[in-house]
This record gives sequence, C-alpha cells and structure tokens, in this order.
Amino acid sequence: MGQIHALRPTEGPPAEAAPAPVPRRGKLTIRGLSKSFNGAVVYDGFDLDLPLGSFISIFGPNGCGKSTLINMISGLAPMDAGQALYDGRTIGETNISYVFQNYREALFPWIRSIDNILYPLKVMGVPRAERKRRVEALLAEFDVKFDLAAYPYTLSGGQQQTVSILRALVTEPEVLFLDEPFSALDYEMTLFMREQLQKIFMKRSITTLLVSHDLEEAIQLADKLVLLSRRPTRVAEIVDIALPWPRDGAATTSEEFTALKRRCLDTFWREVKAAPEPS
Ligand SMILES: Nc1ncnc2c1ncn2[C@@H]1O[C@H](COP(=O)(O)OP(=O)(O)OP(=O)(O)O)[C@@H](O)[C@H]1O
Repeated sequence: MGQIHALRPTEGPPAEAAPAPVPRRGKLTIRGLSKSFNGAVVYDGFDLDLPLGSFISIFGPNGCGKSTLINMISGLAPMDAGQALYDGRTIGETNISYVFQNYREALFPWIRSIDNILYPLKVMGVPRAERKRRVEALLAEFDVKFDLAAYPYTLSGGQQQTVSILRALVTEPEVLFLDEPFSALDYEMTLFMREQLQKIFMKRSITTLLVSHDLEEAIQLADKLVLLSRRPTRVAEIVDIALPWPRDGAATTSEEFTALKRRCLDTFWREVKAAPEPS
C-alpha cells in the first residue's frame, strides 16, 4: 500500500458556511465483502456491524487482512464484492482521514510542519481565519512539545507522526483510520501518543478504526476490539472494552485489563491453532 495521506474534502459549500459537525451515532455496516489476491482468498462474504462514534481496534493473526479491511472500507483499495456504509452513506459521502504507519513518506518534506497540517484545509478552500481557528483549537487539545515551524525531516519519528495525526484531525473527519500508527516509535513515545489520542477521542468521539499488532494498545484505546481469524477471514470475536477513560499506563496492569487481555489471547490462540498460517 502506498504511503499516501488520504483526505476526502467535504462536498458542498466552503467550510466557513458549513454547520458544526454533528456526531453520528448510526452504524458502520459491512456486507458481503470479498477480496482475493492472485487467487488467494482474504475475505469471502464478510459481514460486520460497528457503532459509529466509537473507537474500534482491529487485531488478528499476521496477514489475516487487517490493513486490507481498512483500506477497502476507507475507499483506498477496491473490494471484489460487497459494500461498506456509514450510517447509510457511502465512503464517498463521508468525511474521512487516514494515518499510515510510515509517517516519513506521508508528509511533504519541503513545507514546514504547520503548513503540512494546514495543507488539507487549503485544498478544501477553507478561508484563512477558519484555518487558523481550527488549528488553534486542535493544538489546545494536543500537547505538542516541539516547534511546528520546523521542517518534518528535522523532527523525530514521534514528532513527525504527531504532525501526520494533527493533519488528519484538522479536517474534523467523521471517521479516522489508523494503520499501526505507532509501530515505528519507541515505547515512551508510543505511550505518550496513546495518551494524546485518548484525549482527542474523549473530546471529539470521532469514529476511529485502529489496526494494531499490539494487543495491549488495541485494548487500551478501544471501546470495541474486533478479533479476526486466519484467512479466509471472519470475525472471531468482538470484545467490549468497558474500562473507564482515560486509560493510563497503570490501567493496563489492572486486574480487569489483564482479564480482558487473557480473554483476547485465548481467542487469538484458538484461531491461530485452528488453521495453519496460509502461504
Ligand atoms: N496489493 C496486494 N497484492 C497482493 N497481495 C496482497 C496485497 N495486499 C495484501 N496482500 C495479501 O493479503 C493478505 C492480507 O494482507 P494485509 O496486509 O491486509 O494483512 P494484515 O493482517 O494487515 O498483515 P500484517 O499482520 O502482516 O500487518 C496477505 O497475505 C498479503 O500478502
């Protein structure tokens, strides 16, 4: 998958004239999704219903199709068959942002970090005063500890990914897709980013779909954890994570958290042992 930063401008009048976004509480409905690569079936008639306005983590065995799933339902990759509807609307009618694992290739190196963040708003034709308002509002929520006037290549990995995430959020998306956004960061930075993301999510309740290889992260951030099987991929289990927010590092060692992790691991190992890894 190319490391692009997908932004889908809202259709209709310029953002200044648009009303404040109303959080949607409908469902993301995936029906009859099928996908094969060179004859290898990844999905075959896959169905899934998820509540909008929630933080959803997607976890499963290596190569089961986690990225393929979010790429298809975000419109970045074609489905062979099936559809995904957001409260009854297609992805083309929904305002989304996507953050990739590889932040280095996602940012424009020739413009300053702040201009990377502002870029989608410029493309959308948002007037200057509104652009300033949106960025200031976002920066008030996100603890940025570095100079946004710096060029991306002068920043650390965590700082660059912060810029990517801010750029994704500044368009006030209804749905945010995150494909292993922290996997290239060191542990300290990862913990900090998880905290920042929770702060944003608690305030904005953006529908968020996170693909993670890290079960602790997947549980810590999610309202619901979707556990996938081996290919052809189906839903092995959907686990409700009803832990109080925010969930700091200490929360991940609580008895309740540990029990949830054990339950998810039981399902994971059952699925992994039930079928050999496909070639
Ligand atoms: N563009 C492509 N062309 C051919 N095969 C692909 C393509 N994209 C994905 N695949 C294959 O589809 C399967 C699912 O890939 P995908 O990257 O979605 O899985 P994943 O669960 O996200 O993987 P990982 O756990 O390694 O991150 C894998 O076998 C992969 O090799």
